[in-house]
Parts: sequence; C-alpha cells; structure tokens
Amino acid sequence: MGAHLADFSFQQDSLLSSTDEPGSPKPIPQSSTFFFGRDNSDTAATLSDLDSAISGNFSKIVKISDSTTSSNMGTDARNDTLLTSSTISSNMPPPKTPKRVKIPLEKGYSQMDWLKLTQVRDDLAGIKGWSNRRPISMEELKQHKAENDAWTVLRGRVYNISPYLRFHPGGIDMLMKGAGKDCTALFNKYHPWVNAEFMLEKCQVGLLDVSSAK
Ligand code: HEM
Repeated sequence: MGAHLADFSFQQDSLLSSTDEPGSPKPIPQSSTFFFGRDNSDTAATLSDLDSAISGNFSKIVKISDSTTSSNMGTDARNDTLLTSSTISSNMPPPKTPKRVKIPLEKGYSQMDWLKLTQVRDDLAGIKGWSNRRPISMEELKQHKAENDAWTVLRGRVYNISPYLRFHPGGIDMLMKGAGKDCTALFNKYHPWVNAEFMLEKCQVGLLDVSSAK
C-alpha cells in the first residue's frame, strides 16, 4: 500500500479567479483533492485525509464520483489506469504519451514527504519576503540553471525547482532539462495531468515577463 503513496499525481478542480490580473497566468486551483497515481487514480483524498493516508490509514480516502473532476485528468492517464491486458487489443493505437520511466526515489523523498515539507517550510522559493508575482525576464531565468539554484517556467509562472529535484518521480536529470528554461512543453509531454501549480505553489519566485520571452 505504501508504494502507492510515492506514485500519486495532484489534481484540483475549482478555480481562484478574482485576484488574478488580466494577462496573468492561469489561476491556481484551490480545492485540495488528490488523485493517487495511475494504479488507483479513481481514489482521492482531501487535505485533511492526508495525515491518515501517511500514517497508513486509508479508510478515509474517498472515491470520486464527480464526472467533471475525473474528466480533468489526461485521457492517457485514465487509459493507463483502465487498460488491462485483457482489454488491450492489437487494433488499438499506441499510447500518445512517452514511455513512462519512474526513478526510484530515496527514502524520505516520496510525494507525500514533499507535501509535508511544503506545509512546514515557508520560503521554499527562497524569495525572502519579495513578492512571488515579481516579473522575471528570460535573461534572469537563464541565470538559474544549476542544481542548487534551478528555476523553471511552467505556464507563465517561475518556480525554484531545486527543493523539489530529489522528490521528482521522473528523476533529477529529467527535471533539470527544464532548468533555466520554460519547461511547459516538456511537462505537458510527460504528464499534463500533474497539478504542478499546487505542488510547487510554495516554490513560486515570480511571473515570466512575457515581453522578454519573444
Ligand atoms: C516542473 C515541474 C514538474 C513537476 C511538479 C513534476 C511532477 C511529476 C510527478 C508528480 C510525477 C509522477 C506522475 C504520475 O505518477 O502520474 C512525475 C513524473 C515524471 N516526470 Fe515530472 N514534473 C515536472 C517536470 C518535468 C519535466 C520538465 C520533465 C521532462 C523533461 C518531467 C518528466 C517526468 C517523467 C519522465 C516522469 C516519470 C514518468 C511518468 O510518470 O510519466 N517532469 N513528474
């Protein structure tokens, strides 16, 4: 059972809207619903249920019945879950997402550990009280490509990904491909269903200055 915990993606379904300025990136979804991996992606837990999940008590994890929520997941993720050897026929087209390679994470670096860390550490972004909506140019972004100081852009937001590197289920090297760059295309190629806006919320250092990205 514990193995599934290292295996989950985050997905949220309601939107923050009024505080966002025009032209700013997509609002951060606010509700706290979690989908646990592709093995059991029909299960979800609220934030308050996570402690139970962490301590091995899964009885509180609820089954999602809202079809609109489920349809927010990438189709391929759903297919990954639903296809079994008995349902796969040789006439079916090959999956659209790349082959999934998961790197074994070190002890203490599961996605649940990451979630706990984001709840106890205030400044994972390392912005020391600066606004996390500061405009950041491509030039500035490019300066941050070292493992101990890695920034990336995802959907218009700039994140310090250094604290997350060892927690990334795809491995440090894969995540570092996005360092100093906009990783939105790569991110969408591998796992469009992952709710990075939620996972990396505490790592946001600013917003990409789009005029500098041209
Ligand atoms: C920038 C923020 C990113 C976050 C928060 C993130 C998060 C995640 C999560 C939660 C998973 C597990 C997915 C699952 O089990 O369904 C995962 C897997 C993976 N990620 Fe990322 N990722 C990020 C960026 C990237 C980038 C830029 C790449 C590629 C260059 C990448 C490549 C992968 C791969 C290959 C896997 C494992 C295979 C898979 O689950 O499909 N990720 N990532």
